[in-house]
Amino acid sequence: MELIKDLPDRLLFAVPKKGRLHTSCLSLLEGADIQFHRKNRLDIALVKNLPIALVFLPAGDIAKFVGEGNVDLGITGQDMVAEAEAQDKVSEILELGFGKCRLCVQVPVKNGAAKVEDLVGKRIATSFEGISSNFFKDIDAKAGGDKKTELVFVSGSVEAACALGLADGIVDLVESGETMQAAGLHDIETILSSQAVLIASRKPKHPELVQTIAGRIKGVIAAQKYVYINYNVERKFLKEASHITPGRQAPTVSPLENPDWVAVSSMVLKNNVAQTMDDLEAIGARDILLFAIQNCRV
Ligand SMILES: Nc1ncnc2c1ncn2[C@@H]1O[C@H](COP(=O)(O)OP(=O)(O)OP(=O)(O)O)[C@@H](O)[C@H]1O
Ligand SMILES: O=P(O)(O)OC[C@H]1O[C@H](OP(=O)(O)OP(=O)(O)O)[C@H](O)[C@@H]1O
Repeated sequence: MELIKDLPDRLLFAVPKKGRLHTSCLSLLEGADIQFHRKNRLDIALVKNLPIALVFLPAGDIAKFVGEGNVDLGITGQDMVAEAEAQDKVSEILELGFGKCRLCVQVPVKNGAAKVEDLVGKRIATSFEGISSNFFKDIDAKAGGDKKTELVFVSGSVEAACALGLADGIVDLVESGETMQAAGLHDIETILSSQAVLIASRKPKHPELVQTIAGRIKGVIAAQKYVYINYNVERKFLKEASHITPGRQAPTVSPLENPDWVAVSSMVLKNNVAQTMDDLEAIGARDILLFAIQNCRV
């Protein structure tokens, strides 16, 4: 980290050095045209085309570095921001749409607790010590007695804890549920839902550059979320068509040689596009064309 002291003119941007968020972060950087070359095993990479240095850190440490103002920008999970108790110290600029998961209380399917209240006074294994401790403090207090739920810290493979006799339940992340099911567990409560986020320091050293990077990343995310649709429709159905494809501001309507018809183009949400095309066909729209958006600013 000596190198950081030699980089006062560059904005520092922390990205997960490995794990679940790493690859998606690299695609996002590529989409935002942040060009860098990372030397083997070096955790700092200078960006060639912007005054930025990327710092590759464990996802779990990024919220702390951004919150303390050591780096201006970072990408990590909302779960990690909560675990670092950094919600008030960082600005969440943008949800990135990947790394979606839930932090859940899980117990053995066979003879496990039916609800979280039944875990009061028992042992819970987790790597989310802060969040779990706050959660079970509340549950213990509501139970009213003097029994305290015991937290056992484990750094990984948390799902093995119950089978190994270390704990009666666990708190860990669930996405597809495969890991949980394979370990003979099921979830009885969701503590929080999470996804990857772009976060910024509350007092960035390079505020203008923070805006530039945030704008670029917003563009990449919007481009992934939307597609561009173009179609012809009878002018008398323009109101219905505008209702189906309202666009972000309004649809673009262009005249055609045939005065009874217009051409319409608009950005539409990708995840609903088949329904949108069905609805357009139903009002007689023709020549419906769909285009991928490579990048955009919205
Ligand atoms: N199964 C999953 N599906 C989606 N997102 C996940 C999943 N597991 C973790 N994440 C997200 O990715 C973040 C980093 O998780 P990961 O397990 O990669 O962390 P890590 O402990 O730093 O990496 P490693 O396990 O390689 O040491 C989590 O905080 C969470 O936001
Ligand atoms: O519901 P699923 O889709 O099965 O995902 C959940 C698993 O993913 C994460 O671990 P990861 O695989 O990243 O490994 P780790 O235990 O080393 O963190 C998490 O800790 C769970 O174990």
